[in-house]
Amino acid sequence: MDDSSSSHQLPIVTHLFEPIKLKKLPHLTHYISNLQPLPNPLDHNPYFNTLHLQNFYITPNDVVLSHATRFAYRTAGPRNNVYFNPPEVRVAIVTCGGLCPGLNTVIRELVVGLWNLYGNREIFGITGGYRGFYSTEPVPLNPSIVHYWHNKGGTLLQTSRGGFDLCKIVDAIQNRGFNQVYIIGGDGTMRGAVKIFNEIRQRKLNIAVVGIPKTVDNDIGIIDRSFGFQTAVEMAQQAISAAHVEAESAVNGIGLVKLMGRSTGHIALHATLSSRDVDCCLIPELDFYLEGKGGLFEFLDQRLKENGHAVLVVAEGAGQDIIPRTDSQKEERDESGNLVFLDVGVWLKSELKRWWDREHPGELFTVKYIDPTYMIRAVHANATDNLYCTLLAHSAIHGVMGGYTGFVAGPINGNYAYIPLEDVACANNPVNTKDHNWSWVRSVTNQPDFLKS
Ligand SMILES: Nc1ncnc2c1ncn2[C@@H]1O[C@H](COP(=O)(O)OP(=O)(O)O)[C@@H](O)[C@H]1O
Ligand SMILES: O=P(O)(O)OC[C@H]1O[C@](O)(COP(=O)(O)O)[C@@H](O)[C@@H]1O
Ligand SMILES: [Mg+2]
Repeated sequence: MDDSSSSHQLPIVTHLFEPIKLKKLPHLTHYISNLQPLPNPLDHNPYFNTLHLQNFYITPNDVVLSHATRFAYRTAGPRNNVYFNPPEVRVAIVTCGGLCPGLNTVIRELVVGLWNLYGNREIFGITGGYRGFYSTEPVPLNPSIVHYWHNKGGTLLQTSRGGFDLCKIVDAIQNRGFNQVYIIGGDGTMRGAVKIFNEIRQRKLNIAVVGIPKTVDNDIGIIDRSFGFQTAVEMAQQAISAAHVEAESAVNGIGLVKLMGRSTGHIALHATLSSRDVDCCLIPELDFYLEGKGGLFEFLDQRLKENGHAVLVVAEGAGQDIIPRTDSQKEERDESGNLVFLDVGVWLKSELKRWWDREHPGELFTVKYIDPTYMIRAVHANATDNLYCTLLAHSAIHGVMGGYTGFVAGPINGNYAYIPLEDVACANNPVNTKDHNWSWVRSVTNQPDFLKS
């Protein structure tokens, strides 16, 4: 072995043996001194805790390792002791932000799990997102009310953007006597949940706060993926397939599909890989250009010559830097403070037509633009996502009953774990366009790398 190769290998070996630290998880006993552990009611639950099951309870030694963060996280699941007495438990459940397949399943499983596993009876839904804490009356929930909810898209508790008023929210939680708060939402919601948790801790209240990450865009980091994402990818197939049929049936036909994905292109990417009909996938993480050598037009010109048609998938957040916009459009934000995007699909369609008329005047050319928008997320979860939602909800309940707070339940390498809310709130999950996965995309589409030489 020569010197250069050994110097290459050394850092990798060192990396493998780096010590992995356990992530500290906030617990109610950290700031409430007189809290006493109680025996877990699951000791007497013949349906869940089958007595012959060994190692039923998760111990402090059970951890899940994350390759990405190089931390160990506490394994999710029931604990030997609980820190809530079920007759004294009062639960609030809220959904915030955009829709995502599976929201109703999570709510249903929270209600059913809290009721059946631990015998909690005071369970309430907060309606219309964060603002619902201080502006509407909580709705009582029980298993018979929610029994069919997993078959419905959207959220039967309703949701909204904006309306985050920290003081009013925590006052309402305190005044209404809630001591377990389950917050289901995306990156914005999780940032709000951190603030609620910190305020509750500051006031030294015996109230546990847990986040259940929801995002159809899959833009939350640390966890493997967010619920509803797979359902959305599946729904996107119909749009791609229609675009393919339209493109194939036209002379010089282009099928253009815009898919959701505000800052990440996971839906577009996964839909592209699973469809195999896509010639080019444009995502927010990838800068692209239209004209000149190595540009989109040159590539499409070639594809049309070779194939007679092409399919283009674009994530809604792609190309936002190169779409011309007015000063006021640059500032436009939704109620939650998210930047409002211009329609990249409409812009691309008109740019494509302009290019073709200039380069191939008089020749037939068709662009069929399909924007399925809400159709990919306003559906109920598929079987895989429904199962995932159930495990998430139950993991959250076990953690809260065990006294943990300020955490998120989610899968890491397929194992359910508890992650500090704060870490999840600031971990985004961009598509890495410098890894093998992206090479795979390029090998499926043969699209350009858009690196100007
Ligand atoms: N930085 C933040 N601090 C507090 N609340 C926030 C923050 N960002 C967003 N929120 C609130 O979280 C809720 C959902 O946020 P939004 O960005 O619309 O959706 P999502 O949670 O799906 O990303 C809204 O009520 C919004 O006001
Ligand atoms: O029209 P709305 O409700 O603001 O939703 C549009 C946005 O919601 C999303 O589907 C999901 O975003 P969030 O999960 O952050 O709410 C984005 O892809 C999209 O930009
Ligand atoms: Mg968001």
